[in-house]
Amino acid sequence: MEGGGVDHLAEERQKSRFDVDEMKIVWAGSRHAFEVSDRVARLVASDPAFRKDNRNLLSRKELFKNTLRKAAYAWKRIMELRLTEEEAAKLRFFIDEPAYTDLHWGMFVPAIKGQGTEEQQQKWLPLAYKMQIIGCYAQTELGHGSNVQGLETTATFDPQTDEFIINSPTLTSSKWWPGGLGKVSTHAVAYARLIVNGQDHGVHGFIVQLRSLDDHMPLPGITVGDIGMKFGSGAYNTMDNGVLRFDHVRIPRNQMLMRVLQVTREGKVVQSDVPRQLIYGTMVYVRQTIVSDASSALSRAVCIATRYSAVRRQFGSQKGGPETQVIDYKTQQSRLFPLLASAYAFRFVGEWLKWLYTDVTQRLQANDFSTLPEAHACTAGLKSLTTSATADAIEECRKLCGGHGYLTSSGLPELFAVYIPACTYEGDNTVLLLQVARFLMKTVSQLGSGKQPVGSTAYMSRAEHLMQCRCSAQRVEDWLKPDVVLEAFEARALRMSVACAQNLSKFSNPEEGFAELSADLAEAAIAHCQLIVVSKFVEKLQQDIPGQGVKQQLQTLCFVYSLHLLHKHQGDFLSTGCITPKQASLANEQLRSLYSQVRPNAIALVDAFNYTDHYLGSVLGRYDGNVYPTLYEDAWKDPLNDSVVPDGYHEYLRPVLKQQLRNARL
Ligand SMILES: CCCCCCCC/C=C\CCCCCCCCCCCCC/C=C/C(=O)SCCNC(=O)CCNC(=O)[C@H](O)C(C)(C)COP(=O)(O)OP(=O)(O)OC[C@H]1O[C@@H](n2cnc3c(N)ncnc32)[C@H](O)[C@@H]1OP(=O)(O)O
Ligand SMILES: Cc1cc2nc3c(=O)[nH]c(=O)nc-3n(C[C@H](O)[C@H](O)[C@H](O)COP(=O)(O)OP(=O)(O)OC[C@H]3O[C@@H](n4cnc5c(N)ncnc54)[C@H](O)[C@@H]3O)c2cc1C
Repeated sequence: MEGGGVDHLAEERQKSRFDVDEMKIVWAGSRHAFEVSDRVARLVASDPAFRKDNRNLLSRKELFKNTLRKAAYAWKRIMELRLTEEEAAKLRFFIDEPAYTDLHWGMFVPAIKGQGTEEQQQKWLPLAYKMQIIGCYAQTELGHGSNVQGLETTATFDPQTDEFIINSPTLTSSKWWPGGLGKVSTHAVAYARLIVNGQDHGVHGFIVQLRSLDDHMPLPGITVGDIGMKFGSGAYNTMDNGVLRFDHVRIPRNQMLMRVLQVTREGKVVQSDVPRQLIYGTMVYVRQTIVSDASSALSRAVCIATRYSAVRRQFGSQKGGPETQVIDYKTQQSRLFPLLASAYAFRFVGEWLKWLYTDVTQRLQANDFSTLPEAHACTAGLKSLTTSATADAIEECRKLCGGHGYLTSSGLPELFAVYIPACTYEGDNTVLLLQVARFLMKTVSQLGSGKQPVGSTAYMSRAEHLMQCRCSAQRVEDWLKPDVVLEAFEARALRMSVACAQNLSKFSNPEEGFAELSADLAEAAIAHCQLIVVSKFVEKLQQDIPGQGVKQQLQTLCFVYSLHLLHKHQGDFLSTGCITPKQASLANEQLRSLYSQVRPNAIALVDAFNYTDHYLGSVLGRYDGNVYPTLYEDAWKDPLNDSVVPDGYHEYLRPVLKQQLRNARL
């Protein structure tokens, strides 16, 4: 999408055998989504106010103030241009800077929408939509994050005044981590144990005002601040993750979010027919968005590594001719192309998850809660799988770029630093896999009871077949049959779950058994989630996909994704008897051949992401491939090169050098 100078990758682009413009639409999700994305990307790239190449050089204070400026300017542009919600979300995406607005729009607003009554929504949402109040999601505490039921903050009902008293009874009950809390938020949805008449009713959400709307000072009883620098310079330090303590702060009774549970004026606690788990609903929503974000972060790293791999040459010059492009090394392909395929795979599973989430939301509105466990398991499992894979992949892309990948100007170090907390926030990835495992064990235990597994576990209804089937692949080409691949993944996932269930049944105390077998259970959960991704990719290919060669490229990527996983986890497939060593070897042979098919299309496949150079923020990933002159010029811009002789020479370097000289003379 960039124009201008010499295109060093032009030859590569000519090699491709498919319609890149059509692929761009598939990647974006629809023509409309592509047009919005393309337009907003250009808007951001062309506006100097959204410059981001100086982030690593700013102090924390400057960095944070700069983010406040960008957020205010972005909000002004949203108003001036009357951007739709979709366009505003894209604007945020391309500005590419974590900010308090993420938590306001991504968690505070959804928490009120999901857990507030109609009346509460009518009161708070208009204020939040106009950003007349700014909110955060204050759940995690110093002492507890994963164990939400272990939170210590209390909300005690005072029937005299019709208020809740919010209190932090211990140091470990201090809220710790909420984004936007440290310096910005005027309000929080704070999670606290509901105490009525001395009885503890578990954790619920409360809207609490933190700061004055006049002068931004903390209100009486509130202690609030930033928790300090995080991993890397720049990166997530644009966010004011905060600490918060309540000293008997009083809020009106109607500021408890009461969709799930109500406390009446008389102090009666009334449970509605909405399940308690809806209190966790905001997390389900955000986990779903995190899966789509994974494909964005991964595709960005892959775009950089692929373009640079085509530019970079090393060894292999014949008769003084050019050296080999590193992308032509089979080892480079076997490390890079599965990541390229994963980016597409995560894109499609993200699309499906969005559909699943929309479906469950509509059902919840109609008081149908039947698909909530499925939505929880899918969002938790896929969030865990895709963020772990993406974090590893960004680091792999750095290595694929050799030494230059370690330069900040490659864009990869900052991407890594910003991305990796996704493995922890919205649920530690291991903790989430164990949630999936619980769901799987429940489903397996119900097999044979007449209750048919549905949704993502529907394959378990064919348990009898899947437990004993033998893979039919006899030739290399058989591994290009979707049914053969799918059945291998289904059989592996089911057999791993059933083995866990059988081992669990040997324990008299199921919780003890679950703890003892948790490492195996997490692996079974991974196998199940990988099956979901593979099956959604296969389903995508059953759709009508226009554009010359587009579907064929996606087919190739689908098999690269699946067979790469099969190769990587062949221990699982072999030990469960799903495939034989010979079949594993045939699959690997097919994979090698697929890499050769990806090779000529690799640059076009990353062009299809349609990223601007501004968004990529990488000298190595430039659209025009003009890497070396830019690296060279950029180096001279570093503040260390402002002077030829460095500051400190006279104090610290010269005396050492002179000392050495004296010693040498001795
Ligand atoms: C400068 C630029 C500016 C630009 C400005 C532009 C303007 C902006 C315009 C638009 C912008 C839009 C921007 C939007 C961006 C959106 C992005 C959002 C970014 C987010 C950033 C992330 C920040 C991070 C936030 C957080 O981390 S919040 C805290 C998250 N915490 C957790 O995830 C905790 C993990 N722990 C748990 O979830 C649970 O406690 C548990 C582990 C599940 C255990 O629960 P517990 O009840 O103790 O246990 P169980 O007994 O196991 O479960 C009981 C039961 O419940 C079921 N269950 C559990 N969880 C759920 C659930 N979530 N849903 C449904 N059901 C659930 C479980 O299965 C059990 O069921 P059964 O009893 O049937 O078995
Ligand atoms: C950048 C960032 C932003 C955040 N933003 C917010 C926010 O806006 N609002 C908010 O409320 N919170 C926020 N958080 C907090 C975040 O949600 C928690 O850190 C996260 O849920 C993990 O919880 P924890 O820190 O208690 O980890 P722990 O649970 O203490 O994890 C430590 C280790 O113990 C393991 N472990 C824990 N329990 C089990 C178990 N049952 N079985 C096996 N292993 C286990 C984990 O796998 C991990 O290896 C943020 C965190 C980060 C890093």
